[in-house]
Amino acid sequence: MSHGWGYGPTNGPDKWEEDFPVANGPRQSPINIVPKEAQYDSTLKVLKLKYDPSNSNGILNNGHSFQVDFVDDTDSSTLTGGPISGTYRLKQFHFHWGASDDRGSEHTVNGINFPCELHLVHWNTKYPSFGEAASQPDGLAVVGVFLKIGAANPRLQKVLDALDAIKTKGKQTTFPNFDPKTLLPGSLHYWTYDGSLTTPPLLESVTWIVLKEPISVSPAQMAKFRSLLFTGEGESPCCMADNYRPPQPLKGRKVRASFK
Ligand SMILES: Cc1cc(C)[n+](CCc2c[nH]cn2)c(C)c1
Ligand SMILES: [Zn+2]
Repeated sequence: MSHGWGYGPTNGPDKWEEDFPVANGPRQSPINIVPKEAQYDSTLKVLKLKYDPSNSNGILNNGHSFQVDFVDDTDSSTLTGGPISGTYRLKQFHFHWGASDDRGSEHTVNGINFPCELHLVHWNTKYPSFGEAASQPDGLAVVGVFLKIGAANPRLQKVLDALDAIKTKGKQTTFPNFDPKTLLPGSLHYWTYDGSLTTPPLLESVTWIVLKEPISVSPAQMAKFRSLLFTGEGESPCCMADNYRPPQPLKGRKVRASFK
């Protein structure tokens, strides 16, 4: 791709292999999860997510999605337990969504798409930094949460209310005192597998932890996601939507389940 990667017809997921050959690697994400083929693993631990709302810092439109960034210079917002060993620090969370409610998630379940998927990105503190961890096979752990059309989600609304201030690529604003735990469903039952970033550089450094239970989002809230722009101020506007990579080949990987 002569120009930067994106989700359009000339720079989208089918083109990424041109600049990022790992796109055809052995542990690419996302995948289609087939619950009946997932192996229940009784040795998998309960997920322990400990988040300090005072670590939430800013919210940024990065031109591909929007992300809420966290201060990660101490172990005050961490992921432990689950399929991982050691301590992983929360770095940011972001979403992927569709232009209509029939698509938008990255992972699918029995071939079914959800309209949106939340990713909480954590990095392994055995490495000196997020950037260093991102290049290691056990460097990152991403918790994926599906959003399903239903009642308006009041906890999500706090995030959506900030989007008017970051409509165009590169815009950011402060986003203090937010507890990402409020975005999690009641059950922390999960599927887990070894995978990758789902955007370039597609690094194969992610332990994926996909929660079985979705959280709700209303059609009006989905419209709020779609009010963002991929484009910068002064450029011809392009609505931010369909910013998801489709499922990738499993290539022999096992998907484990933390529940029967
Ligand atoms: C070093 C690094 C770079 C990028 C684009 N990302 C985001 C890629 C991504 C989005 N959703 C899943 N992976 C991460 C998490 C780490
Ligand atoms: Zn993501």
